[in-house]
Amino acid sequence: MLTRRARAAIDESTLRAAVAAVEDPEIRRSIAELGMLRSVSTDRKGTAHIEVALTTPACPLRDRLRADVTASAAAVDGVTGVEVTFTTLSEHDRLALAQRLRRAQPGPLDSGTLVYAVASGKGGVGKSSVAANLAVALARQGKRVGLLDADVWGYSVPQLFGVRRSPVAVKGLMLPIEAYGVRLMSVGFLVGDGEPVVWRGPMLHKALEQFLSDVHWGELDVLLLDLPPGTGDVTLSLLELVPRAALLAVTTPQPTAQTVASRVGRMARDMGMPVAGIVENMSTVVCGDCGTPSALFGTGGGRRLADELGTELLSGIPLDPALRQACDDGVPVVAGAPQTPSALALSALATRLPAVRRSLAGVALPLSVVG
Ligand SMILES: Nc1ncnc2c1ncn2[C@@H]1O[C@H](COP(=O)(O)OP(=O)(O)OP(=O)(O)O)[C@@H](O)[C@H]1O
Repeated sequence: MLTRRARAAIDESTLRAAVAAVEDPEIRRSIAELGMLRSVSTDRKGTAHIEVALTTPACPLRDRLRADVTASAAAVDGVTGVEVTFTTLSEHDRLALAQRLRRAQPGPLDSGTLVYAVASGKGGVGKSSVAANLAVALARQGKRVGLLDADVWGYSVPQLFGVRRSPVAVKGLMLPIEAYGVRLMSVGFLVGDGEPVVWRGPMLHKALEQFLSDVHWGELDVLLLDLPPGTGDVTLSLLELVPRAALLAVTTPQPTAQTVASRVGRMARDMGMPVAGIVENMSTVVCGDCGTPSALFGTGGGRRLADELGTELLSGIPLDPALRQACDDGVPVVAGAPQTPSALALSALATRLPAVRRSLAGVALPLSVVG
């Protein structure tokens, strides 16, 4: 325990700099840069008093910010205690913040971001499970990853990541929710639990447009789009909005699934989309007793689809009870059970994913910044 006599004098500029550098966990910029650091002072006992303005009074990350600010201040010489108080940004400050973020990041599509559209011919083949776990595996490799759940009617990202809250919005600019190192956005975050989405085509198109232009994704290395199954309107809308996306098609080994999935491949070809590769899900089922793999859903669907589309079969993900359980528990299997057969295959997929970029020369990006 430090006595008052032994306590070093606090250098207030050092303290201020330490606290100023703390990042807002969602916006990933320093609280000073965001105008959130209101005041820093010390008293004679060596307690640092810090006031932080939150983006919204119900900020879900208040505790995390308190912990980060406290840790930074406590590390400064002479500080014996830290008291963090919160206020909220004024309307004027919120508007200024939203404008600054929009200027800094007009959309997720800076030239370095790789965009993959994860698609399947039909529902239930594990497209969302693959997209979610691939995103987490890429984040674990140190990549900055976004996952946009564009499966607007059958959204599953909230369940797969165990997230049950709405995103913070600052003057029309939504902040993605981060879980397991991945920045997430889903229609499911905006509608009540289990509520059906009954939007019509134009509303869906507008929603998808906003998910790209009015979400502060920050700088991303990879953006994954979890598309609805099939080649319907939402899929086409989204691919028009993100003309640079490369197709990552998910199928099962069954010939019927492969035939249906090949429609997605043809759609990609018609739209001039590059194809990053094929993922065959539920390739084998491993016997729990003897460990022998067997081909429950037949064989060869992924390989045939890859040949048909002139691309690579990147991975075969086994049917694995651990993956099913992880989906139900809301913990991606690559994070919760990384040594299971499905998690190992999904992590390997992340290392094998080719960096496919389509030249954007001559392609009009329809994204616009809403002012
Ligand atoms: N390799 C696997 N092993 C075990 N269970 C799996 C596997 N892949 C997917 N599942 C399970 O199958 C179900 C459907 O998966 P998922 O939601 O990912 O499919 P989907 O193709 O995205 O379906 P939809 O497009 O209809 O939403 C989930 O319960 C999931 O846990």
